Amino acid sequence: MWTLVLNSGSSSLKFAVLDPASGETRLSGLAERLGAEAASMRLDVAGPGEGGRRQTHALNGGSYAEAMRLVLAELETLGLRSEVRAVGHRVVHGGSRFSAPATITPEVLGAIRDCVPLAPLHNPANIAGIEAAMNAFPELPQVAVFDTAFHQTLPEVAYRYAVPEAWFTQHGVRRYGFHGISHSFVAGEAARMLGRPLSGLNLITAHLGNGCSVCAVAGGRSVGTSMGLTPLEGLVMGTRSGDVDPGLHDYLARVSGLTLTQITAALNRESGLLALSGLTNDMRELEEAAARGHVGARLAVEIFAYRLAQGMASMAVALGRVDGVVFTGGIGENSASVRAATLARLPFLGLELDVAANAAAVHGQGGSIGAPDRLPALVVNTNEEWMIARETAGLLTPTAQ
Ligand SMILES: Nc1ncnc2c1ncn2[C@@H]1O[C@H](COP(=O)(O)OP(=O)(O)O)[C@@H](O)[C@H]1O
Ligand SMILES: CC(=O)OP(=O)(O)O
Ligand SMILES: [Mg+2]
Repeated sequence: MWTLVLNSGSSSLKFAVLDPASGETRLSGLAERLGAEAASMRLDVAGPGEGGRRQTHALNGGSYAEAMRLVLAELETLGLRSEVRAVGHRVVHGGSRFSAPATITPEVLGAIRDCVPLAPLHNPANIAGIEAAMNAFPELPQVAVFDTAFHQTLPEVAYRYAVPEAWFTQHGVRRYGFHGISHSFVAGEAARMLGRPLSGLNLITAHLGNGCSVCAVAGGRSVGTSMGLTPLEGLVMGTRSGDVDPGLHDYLARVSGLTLTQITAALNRESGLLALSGLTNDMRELEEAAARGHVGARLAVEIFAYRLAQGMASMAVALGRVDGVVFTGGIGENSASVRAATLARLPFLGLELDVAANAAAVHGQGGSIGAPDRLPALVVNTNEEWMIARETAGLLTPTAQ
């Protein structure tokens, strides 16, 4: 059975058609700059052996509907249209309501819409992807797989903020946590790599993409994480600030005249690596600029690693005992220098880098990067699409899993 998976970001759409059981992927791709004139789409069609092909299309008008039309056309060309049995969607915020995937009904879509104020960069894009897929595939079941669901196991000590109780009871002000699809996937992969059952492992996982978060995974369950009410809390990210003083909004509004909305938008879109470097939010470009001596790029990478090490150390508090650490996401899987700078700050956790192994763990080459006889440090390639396909299949045919 083939499953179509959609992972919509604020201006991009990743998709894949894959087999939930094996992870075999027939078609995958990325539509970028959606909503802009320059929108484009890359399609990778798997072939036997090395015989795949890649195509790039301009996306006239750049809408989700147009992107979906091209996916549909490619499925027809491949003769796969009638073999796709379900569509699985990554949904970033599901509030407290969802601790498991859900078949999308008008009521579930309403609940996803209710969470828009909590994830203004993400949930509107997820909804656009769902609506486009429902129009393109009206006969197929559509399933929402939530980034927040994995963190519904957080203990109260980890999810409550020290704020007036009514904010929690009436307005849902608590830590939800995100990137759960990725954190749970890489924890499972890490257990396999270590040759130990996940149920007995305490892991710190670091998902470092455009958004970044760390998670404390005890026996396969989330017991701590750095993101909170929204995906803005915690680590330094591409364009997001991560933690700032909660007094910042009031202070800045008074001295600068900016509105709360403007300040929040700047913390989401004009901060993080982009602000610290004065150059770009792209870690690959920052590494190159830092190597050329660019002062801002060096500072951005240094602060990124410092805050990441702090975040990982705080997850050790949630776990009590740590059996290993895991790096994933575009930065975690590829940036040897970020991993080295981070682990250099964590010798007290028993971490020490194997320099050659670390240098080799790039371009999708996951593996162990820790020195022998020290705490295991792993690079694991995440596969959110496969996890979403597995969860979708598990909901629709529970006995098959
Ligand atoms: N070879 C590389 N070296 C360093 N950073 C990289 C490399 N490849 C990708 N990255 C970084 O990974 C980040 C994007 O991660 P990714 O997981 O693809 O993002 P998203 O959250 O959009 O899925 C960017 O900062 C990018 O520069
Ligand atoms: C929740 C989140 O931050 O997602 P992303 O990293 O895809 O922006
Ligand atoms: Mg991502």
